Amino acid sequence: MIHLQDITKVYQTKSIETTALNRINLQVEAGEFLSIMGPSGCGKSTLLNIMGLIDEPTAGHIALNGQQITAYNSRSMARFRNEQLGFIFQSFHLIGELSVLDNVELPLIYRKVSSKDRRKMAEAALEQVGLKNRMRHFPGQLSGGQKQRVAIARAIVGQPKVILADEPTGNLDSVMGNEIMNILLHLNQEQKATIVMVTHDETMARKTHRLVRLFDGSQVL
Ligand SMILES: Nc1ncnc2c1ncn2[C@@H]1O[C@H](COP(=O)(O)OP(=O)(O)OP(=O)(O)O)[C@@H](O)[C@H]1O
Repeated sequence: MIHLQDITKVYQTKSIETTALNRINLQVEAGEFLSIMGPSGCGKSTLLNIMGLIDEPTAGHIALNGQQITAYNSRSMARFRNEQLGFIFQSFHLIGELSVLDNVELPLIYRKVSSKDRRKMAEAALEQVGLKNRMRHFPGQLSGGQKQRVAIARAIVGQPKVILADEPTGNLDSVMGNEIMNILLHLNQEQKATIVMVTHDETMARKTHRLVRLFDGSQVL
């Protein structure tokens, strides 16, 4: 499903060069729930962003779903990202000026889905995370856990093959964190979503199929 081969990422600023990732080889199978752990600055977010085609590697190859992505131009990459990947971030990244329903519909607008279908799909996604009754609310009127559930609805509304989650429970207390984790486990078990999650929480990581540890940009074997 996701095949990373010799992925290296070097950030070059005026004064220093940082090797954020050093020849990472990683394969994520379809239907797998993988977690990535490691100390601050070890390259977790960089790795997730490269998998999500948000960031480009300095060297190496990425294949998603059997397609070599590294050869894509930026337009094809954006399209692939929109159709095949769903993102969840620690700080939710919802748009405060839009209602819950409009936030969830957003990825479908880029995909040119009709407004009637958008509405139907967004309501179904919100139903799945137990928030259909809040669809007219605005993000500012929701708790942290509810905001993250909206973000999950937005990530799954287009039925992506892969969900990439960067510390999805990082800003939540343990009760809300568990709630979010249960939704992710359900998506993986019942809907066969492939999930890659960055986390600092060992308890959450232990609930997933496999744990990959990074240290200083390299995979700990
Ligand atoms: N845009 C950038 N420019 C320069 N260096 C960067 C940039 N983004 C990340 N880095 C560096 O790359 C390394 C890896 O960063 P990354 O954000 O992937 O770590 P992380 O493991 O996700 O950390 P955290 O757990 O603190 O979020 C760090 O040393 C960081 O300073």
